[in-house]
Amino acid sequence: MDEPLVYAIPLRNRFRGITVREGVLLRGPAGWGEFCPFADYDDRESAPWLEAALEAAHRGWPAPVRRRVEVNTTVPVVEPEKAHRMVAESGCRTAKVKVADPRTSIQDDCERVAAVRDALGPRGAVRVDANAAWDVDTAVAAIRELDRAANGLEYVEQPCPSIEELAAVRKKVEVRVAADESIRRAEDPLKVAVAGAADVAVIKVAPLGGVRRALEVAEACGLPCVVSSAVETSVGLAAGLALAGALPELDFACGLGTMSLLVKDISSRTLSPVDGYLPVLTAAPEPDLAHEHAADEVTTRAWLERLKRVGG
Ligand SMILES: O=C(O)CCC(=O)c1ccccc1C(=O)O
Ligand SMILES: [Mg+2]
Repeated sequence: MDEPLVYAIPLRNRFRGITVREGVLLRGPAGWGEFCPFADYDDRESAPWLEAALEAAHRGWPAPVRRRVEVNTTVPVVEPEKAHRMVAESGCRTAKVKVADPRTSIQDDCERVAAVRDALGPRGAVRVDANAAWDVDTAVAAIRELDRAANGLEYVEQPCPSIEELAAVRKKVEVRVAADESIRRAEDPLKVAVAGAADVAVIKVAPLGGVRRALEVAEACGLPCVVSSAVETSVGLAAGLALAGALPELDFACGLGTMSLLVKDISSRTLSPVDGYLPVLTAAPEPDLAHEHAADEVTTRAWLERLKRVGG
């Protein structure tokens, strides 16, 4: 299996506007890497995703300082009953709820968040992710409502698009603010002045160009970090776990509990959380599962061309 493997795996629920996750698994002397930029990323923005995959395949990662990582379960935009069931089945003590989807209302979000709180109990933590959907005033009003519905939010992730707006929201609400897109889609993630605008930094391996580069960004931003996935197979999740395992401090549950969003994995030793934790381990595709999830010919050709363009 030394050829790149192009996979296409359906999602259990629509997430970030997509219903099938696609990407390429690459093998090198150090192990397997995953290249899976979303379709809306152009070649330039996809370059760090390739660097991250090549780091995994050719270099491996710095040694971890912990062997397991607490994770949140991720709740897509689904009905409250389903959200309740997903959280209860996850075994996680922290849940991240997607909110502010254009097809739904703040009332829907509040009902989903309340159902998640009910499933977690009073000692669990509920966080929400608005993916930059709100302006400052809408954010302030929505966060107050969601905080009430959740009986306390741990943080709100990327309520607005810009750093300035995050800072303005942060001044007006009690709930912590986390920065995600502000870091991963920044022109220079090492230079984003996120301290002052946020309380928490969401750090992702692939858009930042690898575990080493993400460690530099984590240090430069000077905030507590949450390592999050891009909804990858276990190969990509392992890179996130390597980062979470190597961070000097880790105070919040990480967003690496995303395997349950996919219908299936490429390894039978799948990185699904047990009792809310994931082990810091590597992963490799298994031939029969890789075969089962192989993309069709047209998709495969498109990904191999994208890989060549981005690498060129
Ligand atoms: O953080 C998590 O719980 C899961 C990862 C996640 O939400 C995500 C996954 C793919 C693309 C964007 C995002 C995001 O955090 O906005
Ligand atoms: Mg986010």
